[in-house]
Amino acid sequence: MSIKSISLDIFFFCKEDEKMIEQVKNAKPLIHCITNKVTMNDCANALLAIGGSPIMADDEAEVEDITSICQGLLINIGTLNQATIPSMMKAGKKANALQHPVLLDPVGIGASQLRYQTTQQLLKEVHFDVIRGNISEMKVLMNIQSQSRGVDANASDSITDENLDENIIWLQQLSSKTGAIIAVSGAIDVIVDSQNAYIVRNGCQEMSMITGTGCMLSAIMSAFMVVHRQRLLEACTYVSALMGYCGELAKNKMLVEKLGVGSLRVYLMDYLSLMNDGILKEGMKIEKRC
Ligand SMILES: Nc1ncnc2c1ncn2[C@@H]1O[C@H](COP(=O)(O)OP(=O)(O)OP(=O)(O)O)[C@@H](O)[C@H]1O
Ligand SMILES: Cc1ncsc1CCO
Ligand SMILES: [Mg+2]
Repeated sequence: MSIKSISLDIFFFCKEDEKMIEQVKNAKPLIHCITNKVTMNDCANALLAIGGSPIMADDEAEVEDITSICQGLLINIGTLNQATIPSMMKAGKKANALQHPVLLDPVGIGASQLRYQTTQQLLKEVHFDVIRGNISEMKVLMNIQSQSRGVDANASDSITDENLDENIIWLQQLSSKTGAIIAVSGAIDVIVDSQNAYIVRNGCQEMSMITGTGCMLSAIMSAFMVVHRQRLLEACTYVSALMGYCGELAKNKMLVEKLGVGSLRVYLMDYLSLMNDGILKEGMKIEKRC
């Protein structure tokens, strides 16, 4: 089968999609985050920077209440433990019952049996609207051999222009199997449902030199998932471009100032808060696969 790519600018999306960021800022969705201890603060700040509203809560005794007052749920398994696993199950089921959208970030799913089994259980008991992770995590989800390196993707798994078509095929199968949109991050981001595929070429390698850029991407995607539920695939694609473009701008500023990755982290947050639909339109590199 031959797959062609068309470069897109925002006008190929429907008119509504031109204001995706503005609409999130107007709606200010409250997101219940059950997330890891490493990047929890970055996720809260990234959500605020883009116009969402975070609440971090993972005690089993309160997660149903918290999910009930929120509009969306993020489950990130980065530092899952015996206390938070039941919280994830409860919150996920509650969100499903309330018809709130739910996003799963299967951080390091290949690193331990606990992560793998918990994710399988979550997928059985909870419907996820979006699954966002790196390519090695997606391979483990699909039971494809992967040498994942803890929470980071393994370079040998990377999506390249040469293997893009074959990767899209199984990622779409994963989407069919789970009923979720699959958003894979890396040098090339790929966002698919069972029928369609988008590619995003924004971002820079330096983004993987600070922890949590993927976690922040998932957190921001959760806010867009709430506001743009009818255009979920496009919204996830747009967020991938948004995050990547902010990374590029942050890298440029870091280089101009001859500084290092500590500044990259700060500038990334700056650009997230300064980003709007007009600026993103100029910098996004989105292609539709057809
Ligand atoms: N080599 C690269 N070139 C361009 N962009 C990249 C590259 N590596 C990562 N990115 C970007 O960095 C962000 C995070 O992606 P990554 O795949 O590193 O997530 P992750 O492994 O889940 O991160 P973490 O778990 O540390 O939060 C995405 O926006 C992605 O596009
Ligand atoms: C480094 C790390 N370890 C568990 S979660 C996390 C954050 C990046 O996913
Ligand atoms: Mg990750």
